[in-house]
This record gives sequence, structure tokens and C-alpha cells, in this order.
Amino acid sequence: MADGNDVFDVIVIGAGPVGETVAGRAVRGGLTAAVVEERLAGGECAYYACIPSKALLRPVDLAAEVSRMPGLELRGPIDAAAVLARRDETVSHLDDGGQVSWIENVPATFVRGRGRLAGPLLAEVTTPDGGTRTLRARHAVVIATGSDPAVPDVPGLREARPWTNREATSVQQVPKRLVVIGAGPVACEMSQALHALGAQETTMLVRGDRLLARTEPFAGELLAKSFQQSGIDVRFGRSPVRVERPIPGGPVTVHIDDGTRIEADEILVGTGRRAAVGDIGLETVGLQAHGPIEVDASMRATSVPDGWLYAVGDVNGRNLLTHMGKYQARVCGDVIAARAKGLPDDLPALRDTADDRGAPQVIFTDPQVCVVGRTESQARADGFAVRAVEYDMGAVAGAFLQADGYTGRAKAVVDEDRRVLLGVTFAGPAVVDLLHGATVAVTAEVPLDRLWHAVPAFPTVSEIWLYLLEECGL
Ligand SMILES: Cc1cc2nc3c(=O)[nH]c(=O)nc-3n(C[C@H](O)[C@H](O)[C@H](O)COP(=O)(O)OP(=O)(O)OC[C@H]3O[C@@H](n4cnc5c(N)ncnc54)[C@H](O)[C@@H]3O)c2cc1C
Ligand SMILES: NC(=O)c1ccc[n+]([C@@H]2O[C@H](COP(=O)([O-])OP(=O)(O)OC[C@H]3O[C@@H](n4cnc5c(N)ncnc54)[C@H](O)[C@@H]3O)[C@@H](O)[C@H]2O)c1
Repeated sequence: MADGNDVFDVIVIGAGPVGETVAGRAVRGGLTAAVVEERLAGGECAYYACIPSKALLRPVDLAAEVSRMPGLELRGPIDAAAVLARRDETVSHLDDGGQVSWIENVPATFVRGRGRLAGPLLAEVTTPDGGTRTLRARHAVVIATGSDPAVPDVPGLREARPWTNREATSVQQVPKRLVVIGAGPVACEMSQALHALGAQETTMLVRGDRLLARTEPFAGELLAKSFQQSGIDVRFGRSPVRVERPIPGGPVTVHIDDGTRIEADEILVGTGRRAAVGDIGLETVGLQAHGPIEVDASMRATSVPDGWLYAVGDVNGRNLLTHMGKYQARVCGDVIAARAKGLPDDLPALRDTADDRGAPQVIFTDPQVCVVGRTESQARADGFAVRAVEYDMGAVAGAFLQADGYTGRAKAVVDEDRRVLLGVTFAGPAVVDLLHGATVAVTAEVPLDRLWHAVPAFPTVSEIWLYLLEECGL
């Protein structure tokens, strides 16, 4: 049984960016909270995903910018050792002391160990010394355990101990020959970063016919062109059928479905994620122990009676993005506090409405790919009266000042019935800061006739908005 010190209003299992945020909001709402973490507070995002990957990509982006500006020249290739050293700084050398202090300053109680449900409102923690600590929640338990990389069932692949995002982002010695499986954000970002940092022979095996298949087709086409120009070997319609690595850590041979094979120093899988629900005691509360935990718009697990279990972030499978998980966490922490105090729990801020409209996302490659809302094909499939307009970003004054030979494209998807934007995509250099304007327009459903009066400054790349609206007939 939990002793008096181990009873909290809210228990959060998993101290990634999402779990930390739930605790912060619940305490802000007047509750007490405990946060359980088995590895590093800060989660995948801080040490093996968003932060280190962007630290590896930023110099690549800058170098590309320099190469497009006459009069500027890099003195030599990118100094990979310096980049890796800076990467180590950005991940605090894998020391989570700063994150633990943040949690304690909330103030919330930090509990190091592996957490699992042990029945309604009960969690059991296996502590690093092998002991067990039982925590009891008065109001809610929140699962924020994130996700793990999915490794495809290719004969010999698991035995070859492939790299996942963890090894790729914490790389110490960049392999010269690299094979990457996948064409999503992980595969694209890490292929470009590692290629620029020394993986001279980088081959991407893409089972479909484009990169970033969930985005507008032109985004993947621009990216593929950029990869091919830089020397990355992108093979479409190709999958590995067998992998061999006879000597652990030695060269790896990848047999491909066209009968050819590649020898490489390392193989990286970027083939999606699985919700981290293994061995967290879901069966003790009647939930199935595989797949994302389904939740309602207040983040409550839909299949658990009495409404005390919540799930936020990657583990609920809504949108596997840090900012969307943290948004869900704000909803979740606030709604738990409201319910605990018997306050109205159905205010607009206490419901997730952003996930369904389409999350904003930036793929930090060169070119950058920024998306929010629906693509044209998604909007059509959802039954909207769609009008889609595109514009060449290279024709915008701000863009051609930005770089010689600026290549980029933008697209807006409009709901003709309501005259609001359903989705926007930008692909090109230095487009990242255009995204939030698009997010405001899409999520707040700003009518096009009002958007027309949001005049973009000259000569900025934002003038793309003017041209897209003109294409819509304004
Ligand atoms: C290479 C890569 C790059 C990415 N880049 C971006 C990006 O640029 N922008 C973006 O928005 N998203 C990005 N993402 C996605 C982002 O990393 C995730 O969406 C985000 O980390 C999810 O946060 P989370 O808190 O739900 O899970 P996590 O960050 O995975 O944290 C979950 C935490 O729970 C802990 N845990 C798990 N089980 C238990 C247990 N039983 N007991 C105790 N603790 C437990 C884990 O140790 C972990 O610390 C990237 C992902 C990858 C793989
Ligand atoms: N900058 C960012 O926002 C960013 C960066 C990295 C990751 N993420 C997020 O993290 C999550 C994971 O990213 P991801 O790229 O691993 O997953 P993903 O699901 O986005 O892409 C997986 C890719 O692997 C391919 N694939 C899947 N199974 C395969 C198989 N058996 N054989 C060959 N190919 C296979 C798919 O066709 C796809 O191209 C995503 O939700 C992504 O949005 C975000």
C-alpha cells in the first residue's frame, strides 16, 4: 500500500516533454503531482530526437545557405567533430539534472524508476535499486510513456543491430557508408545530416515512390532533387529483403528486392514508431496492452471506467510531435484540475481541437518542408469542396533576395464553401518562420476576405501569402 507520502492528486508516468507539461499544468491548477521516469527526464525529444537532430542539421542548413550566396564561401567541409561536440552540449551530455530540477521547481515530486499501473488510481514503481514503491492517485493517472522505434521484420535485420534514431542522433563516429530504410521525417532528416557530416555513400531505400509521402507531392520531389544533387543515392520502390552482419559491429550487407546488394558500415531504420505500452500494467485496468491508447478530446482513455486514466503525447498516437503532445498535456493537466475541483470541464480550452485540423510540422531538411492542416488529397477524401492553389516561391522578391537560384513552392488548400484555409504547405530554404502564420489561419479558420488585409511586409518571403490569395481570386 502507498504510505501517506506517496499519495498525490495526479501521477504521471513518463517525464518526456509531454509528461513534464501535464505535471506543470496540474500543479498550476492547484493539485499535487508525482512524475515517474525510468530513463532521462526530458524524454526522447531532449536527448535522442528533436534536439540532437536539429543540432546536427543546423550547420548543414547554414552551409547550404552559404553555397547559394555569391561572395560567400565555406573555408572547407563541415567540421563534423565540432558539430558533434555542440550536439553533446545541446543534450546536456545526457545528464538530466536540469530537467529534474525543473520538475522539482514546479513543484512536483520526481520519482526515478519504471512505472506501471497496478489497478485503478494505483501505480507501482520499480526503483533503480530494485525496490518497489507504490503511489496512489486521488484524481488521475496520466500515461505519457512516448513511443519506441519500429524495426521492420526483414530477415537478419534485428540480428544486425541496426541504428534507430537513438544511435543516429548520438553518433560519435559518422559511418562512411550508410544505408537508410524509410522516407519519413526521421529517414530524411538523418540521411541529410549524416551525409553532410561524412557519410559519403548514403543510400536511401524507399519502398514507395516519394519522400515524405504524407505531404503534398511537390515537397518530396523538391527534397529528392536536393538529396540527389548532394550525392545521396535515393532508390524508390526498393526494400531490403535480407540483411547480413556476420561480425558484430562489422560491415553490413543489405540485399535488395531488385536482386542487387549494398555493403555499408551502418544501417539506419527510420520506419515509424510504436506506442510505448509494453509492460505498463494496462491489463490491470482492463485495457489491451498493444497499440496507442485511445483517448477522447480531454485526453481521457475511452475504454477505462470512472474516467481516472489519461494518455498524452506519442502514446495516444494522435500526432507524434512534441508541440502537439505538449498542447494535449496543457489540455489534460487543466481538465484534471477542473474536474478535481468540480469546476466546469467543458470550456473551449479544455478540449483538443487542434489535432484533428492537422498539426503544424517542420521537416528541418534543405529545403525545409513546413505543413499545417490537410493536404489537397486529404481534404478531397474528407469531402470538402476543395480549391487548391500553388505558387513558385522563387518568384517572390524576398525569396530571390534570400538566395541565388532560390527554389521553392507553396500551396494552399481552400474550403470553397466557407472560404477558409484547410491546409498550407511551404517547401524551400528558410521558410520555417512562415509556418505559424499559416497555423493561425488554418486553426482559427480566418476567412480569406479578412486574411487579404493581413499585408505582408516587402521584401520578405511572407509575400507568398499575397500571391497565394491572388491565386484564390482576391
Ligand atoms: C529523430 C526524431 C526527431 C524528431 N524531431 C522532432 C521535431 O523536430 N519536432 C517535433 O515536434 N517532434 C519531433 N520528433 C517527435 C518527438 O520526439 C516526439 O513526438 C516526442 O518526444 C513525444 O514526447 P513524449 O513525452 O510523448 O514521449 P517521449 O519523449 O518518448 O518521452 C517518454 C518518456 O517516458 C519514459 N517512460 C517510458 N515508459 C516508462 C515507464 N514505464 N516508466 C517510467 N518512464 C517511462 C521514457 O523513458 C521517456 O523519457 C522527433 C522524433 C524523432 C525520433
Ligand atoms: N521534424 C519533425 O517534426 C520530425 C522529425 C522526425 C520525426 N518526427 C515524427 O516522429 C515520427 C516517426 O518518424 P518516422 O520518420 O520514423 O516515421 P513515419 O511513419 O513518418 O515514416 C516512416 C517511413 O518508413 C517507411 N516504412 C515503414 N515501414 C516500412 C518497412 N517495413 N519497410 C520499408 N519502409 C517502411 C514508410 O513508408 C515511411 O516512409 C513521425 O510521426 C514524425 O512526424 C518528426
